[in-house]
Amino acid sequence: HHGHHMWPEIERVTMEQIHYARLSVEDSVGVWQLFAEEGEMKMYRREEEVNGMVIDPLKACHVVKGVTGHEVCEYFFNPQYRLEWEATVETTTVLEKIADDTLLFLQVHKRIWPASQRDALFWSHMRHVPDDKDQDGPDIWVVCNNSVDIPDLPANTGKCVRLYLTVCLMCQTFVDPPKDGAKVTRNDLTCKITYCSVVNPGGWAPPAVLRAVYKREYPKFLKRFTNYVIDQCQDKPILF
Ligand SMILES: CCCCCc1ccc(-c2ccc(S(=O)(=O)CCO)cc2)cc1[C@H]1C[C@H]1c1ccccn1
Repeated sequence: HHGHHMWPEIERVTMEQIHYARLSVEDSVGVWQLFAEEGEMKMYRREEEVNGMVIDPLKACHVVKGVTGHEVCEYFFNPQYRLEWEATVETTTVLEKIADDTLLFLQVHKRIWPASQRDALFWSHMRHVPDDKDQDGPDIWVVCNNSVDIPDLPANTGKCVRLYLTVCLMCQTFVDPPKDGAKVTRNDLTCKITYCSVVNPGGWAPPAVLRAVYKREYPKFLKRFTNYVIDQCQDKPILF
């Protein structure tokens, strides 16, 4: 896929998103506000507007037991599972298979009253990032979703307002080695998930409405997705 014309952008955006996902909210630029906390899941946002439109960057940190980062990324990336966990998506279509680990999606989201319905056109790339420092460094898997403009699929021609998103799901897997060389079981697995997203809603929506929608939808979204993965994996062999 390195010959594909989108590949340089895919590479650049993915590496840039991994850099931002790795920054802790403490030592990041700008003020992150904790706006939701449920168990191990902590959700932060920065209040930012572009031309009066809310594009609040979001960073969610979550820790789940019993799954690997490879499994979490696989269920997030693979279109065959999408409608089983994505409650706000009406239709999802793979327009192009750029590579085995890179797909082009057109997604129509359910209308969120009182705003008009949105669609999203984005590439999705899944990657295993071997740790650059040392062999037993963190085992990281990521999925990066990034909107693209394609002349043949112009924005805002039909019923939907085209939204623009940059999303990064980064997962770090930790294995607690079991006693006396016993086989690793799911109880020995911990997955540290960092989910970053910046969504430009594409058309103006009242800031207060958007922030209320984000506050309601993002915690639901991440909880539903991670519970889905835990449920799907529990009786399957571990995918490291
Ligand atoms: C007036 C509202 C305009 C924006 C509505 C909207 C649309 C899509 C999205 C969105 C699009 C993609 C992704 S993903 O992580 O790439 C997974 C692939 O599906 C995630 C979230 C977000 C929102 C914002 C509501 C917010 C919201 C948050 C989590 C779920 C639903 N709605």
